Amino acid sequence: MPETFDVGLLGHGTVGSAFAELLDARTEQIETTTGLRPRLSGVLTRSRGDFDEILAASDLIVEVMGGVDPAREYVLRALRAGKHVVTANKQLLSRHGEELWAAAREHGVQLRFEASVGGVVPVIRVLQETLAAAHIDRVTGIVNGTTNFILSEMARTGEAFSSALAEAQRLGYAEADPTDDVNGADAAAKMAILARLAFDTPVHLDQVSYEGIEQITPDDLEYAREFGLGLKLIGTAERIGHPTNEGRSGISVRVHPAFLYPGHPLASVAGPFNAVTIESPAITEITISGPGAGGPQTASAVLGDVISAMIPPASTPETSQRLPVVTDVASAFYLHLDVDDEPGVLAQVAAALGAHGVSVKSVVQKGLGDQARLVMVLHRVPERQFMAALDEIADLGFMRSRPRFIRVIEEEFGV
Ligand SMILES: NC(=O)C1=CN([C@@H]2O[C@H](COP(=O)(O)OP(=O)(O)OC[C@H]3O[C@@H](n4cnc5c(N)ncnc54)[C@H](OP(=O)(O)O)[C@@H]3O)[C@@H](O)[C@H]2O)C=CC1
Ligand SMILES: N[C@@H](CC=O)C(=O)O
Repeated sequence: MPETFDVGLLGHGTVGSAFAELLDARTEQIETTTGLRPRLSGVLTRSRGDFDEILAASDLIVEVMGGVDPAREYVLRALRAGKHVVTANKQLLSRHGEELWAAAREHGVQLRFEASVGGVVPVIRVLQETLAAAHIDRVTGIVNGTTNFILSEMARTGEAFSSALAEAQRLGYAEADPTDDVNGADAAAKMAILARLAFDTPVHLDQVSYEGIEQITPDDLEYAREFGLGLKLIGTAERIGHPTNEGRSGISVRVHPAFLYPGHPLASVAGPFNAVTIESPAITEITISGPGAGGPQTASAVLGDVISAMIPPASTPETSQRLPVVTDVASAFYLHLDVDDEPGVLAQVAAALGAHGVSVKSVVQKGLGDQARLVMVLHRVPERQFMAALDEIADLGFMRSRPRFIRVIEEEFGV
């Protein structure tokens, strides 16, 4: 009889149930590859299973429950008991990753987390192994499948936000509570994990600024088409040099909706797909993409980690850097203003922008009865200067509503 390798499964929802099916379907193949026969030793949900019994019966724990509590306690207890852990839980890692990785190192076991970012896109392996020797300058990603699916559907069909979200939930892309998907928190957690690996410095979710897509209207997508732009929820983690950081170098990690020109490597990523672009002088730039959400897709990444843990040891080393995380970065902007249709409006808007050093790249103006809509694309400028101009514009007497803005990613790719 071959030796068995016992896997305890915490969570049996979208990912957990797909994982159990896949493990069953791949048992023979895994046994041939590893010499060990994988076996499910127990399943924990809210209504079935006992954690202590599952832990005692397992060589490895798969955590696909989600949330921070009790996932953190279960993962820590498993590591301290000398069991490998595979998790897809980005909220947990972006808050308590350092504690968990330290526990894994201390107890000589593996904590693997490929499925926590990008679904089945192997970005964790690429950062930890393939690019371990590269000095990475920037990581840019579409790392939330739900929001990419919603924006793609809104652009493709003109569908409203709420019906696209309902479809994403039905297809198993969204979190149990989709708030974190649409408000950017899920993508922020993933970017914190990528930044930690790319820059070898601890990054906590609290240090990531994020905005979601709740404010995006079908209108924005229509104007985007006129400017030849595509709209995505973009995560950026980059090194920030001296000019914007009072002489110190640091990193910036952020998530927000952004317009992309068609030549951008992420511009064509549609539906629930994710993609991550990594820039480094040694490699110039690579982009990897694939399904970023969904039960079978994520389960495949989880099982890949389980198989890796069955073969040679690997651990996430302690960070060697302590880089400051900075927040004042430069961006180009799309600005959307509903104004009274009267002489001098455009001149006053331009004057307010000019007073803060913000220059206009292109403008579209539409008359709507006694009101007009001004939509502009602005050149790249430090964000605090743009915000100051925005406050001034918001106070102008002819404004019909709060100005709205979305960032535009316009720089050339390649370092
Ligand atoms: N869905 C996706 O496409 C992806 C998900 N992930 C991550 O994978 C993880 C799981 O996601 P998903 O499968 O979608 O989530 P689901 O909500 O579909 O499933 C969660 C499972 O965990 C169980 N569970 C939750 N809380 C507890 C608890 N306190 N005690 C015991 N069991 C509990 C639930 O039990 P019960 O059935 O009793 O409610 C359920 O079986 C999350 O961390 C998510 O972020 C990562 C990548 C993609
Ligand atoms: N809800 C997440 C699932 C994967 O992490 C997403 O939509 O990307």
